[in-house]
Amino acid sequence: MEEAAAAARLGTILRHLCPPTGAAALTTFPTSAQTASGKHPMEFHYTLDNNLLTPEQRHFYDENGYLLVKNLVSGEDIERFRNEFAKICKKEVQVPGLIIMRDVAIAKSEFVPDQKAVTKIQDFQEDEELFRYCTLPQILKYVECFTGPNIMAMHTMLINKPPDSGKKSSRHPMHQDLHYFPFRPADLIVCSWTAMEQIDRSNGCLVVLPGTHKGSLKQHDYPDWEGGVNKMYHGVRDYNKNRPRVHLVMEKGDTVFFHPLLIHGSGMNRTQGFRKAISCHYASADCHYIEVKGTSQENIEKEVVEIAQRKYGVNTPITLKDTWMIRGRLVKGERTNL
Ligand SMILES: CCCC(=O)SCCNC(=O)CCNC(=O)[C@H](O)C(C)(C)COP(=O)(O)OP(=O)(O)OC[C@H]1O[C@@H](n2cnc3c(N)ncnc32)[C@H](O)[C@@H]1OP(=O)(O)O
Ligand SMILES: Nc1ncnc2c1ncn2[C@@H]1O[C@H](COP(=O)(O)OP(=O)(O)OP(=O)(O)O)[C@@H](O)[C@H]1O
Ligand SMILES: O=C(O)CCC(=O)C(=O)O
Ligand SMILES: [Fe+2]
Ligand SMILES: [Mg+2]
Repeated sequence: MEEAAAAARLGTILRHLCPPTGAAALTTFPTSAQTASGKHPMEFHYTLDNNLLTPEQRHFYDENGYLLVKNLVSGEDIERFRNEFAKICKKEVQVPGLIIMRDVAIAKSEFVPDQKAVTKIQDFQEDEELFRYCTLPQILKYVECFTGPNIMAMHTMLINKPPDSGKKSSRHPMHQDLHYFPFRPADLIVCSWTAMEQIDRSNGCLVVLPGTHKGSLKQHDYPDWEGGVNKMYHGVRDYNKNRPRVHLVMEKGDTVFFHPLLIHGSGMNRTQGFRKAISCHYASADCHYIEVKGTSQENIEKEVVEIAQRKYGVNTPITLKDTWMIRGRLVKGERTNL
């Protein structure tokens, strides 16, 4: 059983994290802690303890599948990421392996070498300046609570949500990031997503369905949107539209950590500014790759492999796994499996 295996892995990692001699020694999984009142012991299923998360934060993540941390990345760092992004858009720096995506509404229009043409960049693992985001100690300290000590940065993005063209294509449909990942267990994967400016409903904040990380991976397809949908922006085919939606209003530097099964998306950008966020998906290096043939992930494998073959100029058969093995970078501990 996947859950049992995940629990066993977390148990193993936990023992590494907290050797029995340590002050914070914990020996079993799920772990226990006292509530603030000290009365009720709580069991946690989705996080490890490295003396960073409070019992309240661990409880919140267990219940909701995300955790918002205020003011985690400094204004200076964000400024540096902005500058590097601008340089990339102006083609002042070339980054091997980088994917530059333009909004579907302008994808076929004439190219403008400016960030106004770019919706997001992906796979910046070879850009030293942007990749610094993925190695920030204060982020990794949180990440370790979800992944354990062997940490791989698997997927990197800087999202530059453009002002909506009027076609609503600036929206990101509701989805689960696990749809894109051929590795498991899901509980040892976490996304960190940092607001590079004030982000709210006006410029298209993240929208989450709390608690959906407890469900399974759903079938994803292109949504049936009249104004067009960006390449690979698959959405969950059916989800409960009556579930409460939470809009994550964030200030510059605030960071949300979320589970790869959490259903989330982002709204339209109704402002004239380009809404920026930087993110990295981390996984425990102890995760293992899975075969996605015959599963709901087969459709995304086909698209990713087609793009990768074009990008790397190969026509030999490659798999979704290959594309991730190439992109993943160790940021802490040991590269064991991934
Ligand atoms: C946790 C993970 C969550 C996610 O990753 S969600 C989103 C995943 N998104 C991605 O992986 C990014 C996918 N995008 C890409 O790979 C590239 O932008 C893409 C689509 C291959 C285009 O890149 P290039 O080939 O360099 O661009 P190009 O200007 O030469 O265009 C080639 C053909 O693609 C089309 N295109 C470009 N951007 C698009 C877009 N945003 N949506 C839909 N179609 C798009 C473009 O019109 C062109 O088509 P045609 O060949 O003229 O028919
Ligand atoms: N009609 C719809 N069908 C399916 N998904 C939608 C629909 N409208 C919005 N969404 C999705 O819900 C999320 C929020 O989008 P939306 O554009 O409605 O913004 P919002 O944050 O709800 O803002 P507001 O409600 O203030 O307009 C996005 O993931 C979006 O793709
Ligand atoms: O920044 C956003 O709008 C959300 C992006 C996202 O969820 C994704 O690319 O997987
Ligand atoms: Fe996502
Ligand atoms: Mg709405």
